[in-house]
Amino acid sequence: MTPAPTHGPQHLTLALPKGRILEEAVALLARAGLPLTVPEKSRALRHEFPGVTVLELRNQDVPVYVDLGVADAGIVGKDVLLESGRAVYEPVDLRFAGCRLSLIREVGASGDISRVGTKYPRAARAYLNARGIPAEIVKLSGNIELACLTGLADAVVDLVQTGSTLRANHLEEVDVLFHSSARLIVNRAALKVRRERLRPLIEALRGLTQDVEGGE
Ligand SMILES: Nc1ncnc2c1ncn2[C@@H]1O[C@H](COP(=O)(O)OP(=O)(O)OP(=O)(O)O)[C@@H](O)[C@H]1O
Ligand SMILES: O=P(O)(O)OC[C@H]1O[C@H](OP(=O)(O)OP(=O)(O)O)[C@H](O)[C@@H]1O
Repeated sequence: MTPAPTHGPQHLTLALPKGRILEEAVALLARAGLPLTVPEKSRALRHEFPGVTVLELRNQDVPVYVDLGVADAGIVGKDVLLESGRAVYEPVDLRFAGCRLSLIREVGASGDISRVGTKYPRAARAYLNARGIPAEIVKLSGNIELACLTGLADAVVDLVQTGSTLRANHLEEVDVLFHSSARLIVNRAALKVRRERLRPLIEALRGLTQDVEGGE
């Protein structure tokens, strides 16, 4: 096993998710003063820039790497962060990748909900428990809406943004569990050790993303 490189307090290790968040995250971090570019299409998973290492991860692994301190900070959707259950410091709402986690059914469906398909079992369980709905939850990995269409489940809990996936599949949004956007997350110990790097980054990202008048 290659040992993890040990870096001094002036070096930052960032956890970024491959997929739709990566490009905008890198662009925002570059505007905030970090010398990053979108990692080239290669099989390399760890990318080195002056003073910064980028770890390219699956979304759901970003909170784990930050919470366990392998990464000092990361960017991830609020949906994935909540589902992870990791109590990391979340100092900035980056206000992109906006979407909502919703309960979805076939248009006009009115029967009991006894089985729910989702990539978000923790959020779905909390929602159903709060309403006293004793439904079974089936954990799925993608194209969640298909569970409704095929009868695998009589409802799904999944992300909605434009609503075009719903319209294309004769589905409707019955309820919204919560709204999500990309967040900066930070390891609490790193915030002390790498304060000189992390504090200016947090402030720069706040300056770039928060309304001048409204604050956070
Ligand atoms: N249609 C959408 N519009 C806007 N934001 C979205 C949309 N779908 C997902 N997101 C946000 O972007 C994040 C990353 O989505 P992406 O599609 O890249 O992940 P994925 O490929 O489903 O995840 P995985 O890492 O499991 O492969 C989600 O966690 C959510 O916060
Ligand atoms: O309301 P819309 O604008 O249609 O966006 C919502 C869709 O986007 C996401 O899927 P994605 O394309 O990431 O595929 P996935 O289901 O494989 O994750 C999400 O899971 C919905 O299916």
